[in-house]
Amino acid sequence: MHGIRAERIEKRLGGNDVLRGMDIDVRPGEILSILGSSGSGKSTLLRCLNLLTIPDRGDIWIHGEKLAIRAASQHGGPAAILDQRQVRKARASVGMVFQSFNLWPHKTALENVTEGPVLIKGLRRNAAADLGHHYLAKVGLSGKADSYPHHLSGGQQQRVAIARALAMEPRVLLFDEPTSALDPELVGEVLRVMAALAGEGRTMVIVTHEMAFAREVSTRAAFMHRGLIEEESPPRQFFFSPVSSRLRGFLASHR
Ligand SMILES: Nc1ncnc2c1ncn2[C@@H]1O[C@H](COP(=O)(O)OP(=O)(O)OP(=O)(O)O)[C@@H](O)[C@H]1O
Repeated sequence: MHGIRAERIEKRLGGNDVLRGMDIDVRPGEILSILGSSGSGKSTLLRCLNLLTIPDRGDIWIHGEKLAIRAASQHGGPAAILDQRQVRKARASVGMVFQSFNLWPHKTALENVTEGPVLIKGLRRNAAADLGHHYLAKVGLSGKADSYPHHLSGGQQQRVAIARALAMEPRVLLFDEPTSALDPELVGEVLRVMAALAGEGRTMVIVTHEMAFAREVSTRAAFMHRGLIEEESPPRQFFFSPVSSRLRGFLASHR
């Protein structure tokens, strides 16, 4: 079991301090839901956790192993001199599922899932295909291995994207509003897959506006405001006895 921890993460984008010294500690097997208004920095935080975006400052540990961000950023342009092995390692060990699926349109579901294991992990095609079939079955898509994305519903495409993340056998899974782009009737099938993964004791960080899901599935919920976590607690306390008036207002407006 693996966790992820970040300390004092700062990120400035387009002249805005988007993350202002964020701390986050997701212990092995925890399901952390992150809620917050649009623009509070939720996506940027997730992207920093797997180095899709390089933080300006701060430290990140994946399963206890520290990524060398601070050392790099002290010597000038952080992105320019960051150790590329660290970046590859972070991306391989922290899987990410995006709002917009991001599947390759000209590859089948199976090819979408096996591409990472083949190209990044060097798996042979046959072994990768076995792995791909395994994870497609896990997300309920055994019969869709040869389908192209445009023949799949949004919910099915998102489940392929989840299988693709799982096939890299990551230590931590990040979800960035995974159901926001879906028609309402397709949301449930994706949430059910995510709930099943949560039940397996995986470590997951989920940015979501699905209040009922966050309340029922997370082990902890966090409320972000202007680049910081303003309140964080187990779901029962978070949703039923929020402390800050801002979180109370947010929850009232998202009922
Ligand atoms: N590449 C960028 N360049 C400039 N500004 C950016 C960039 N990416 C994000 N921002 C700004 O940073 C702020 C936080 O963005 P972010 O996407 O992290 O917020 P969010 O909480 O995920 O919002 P949402 O719920 O709308 O997705 C926003 O004001 C956004 O406009």
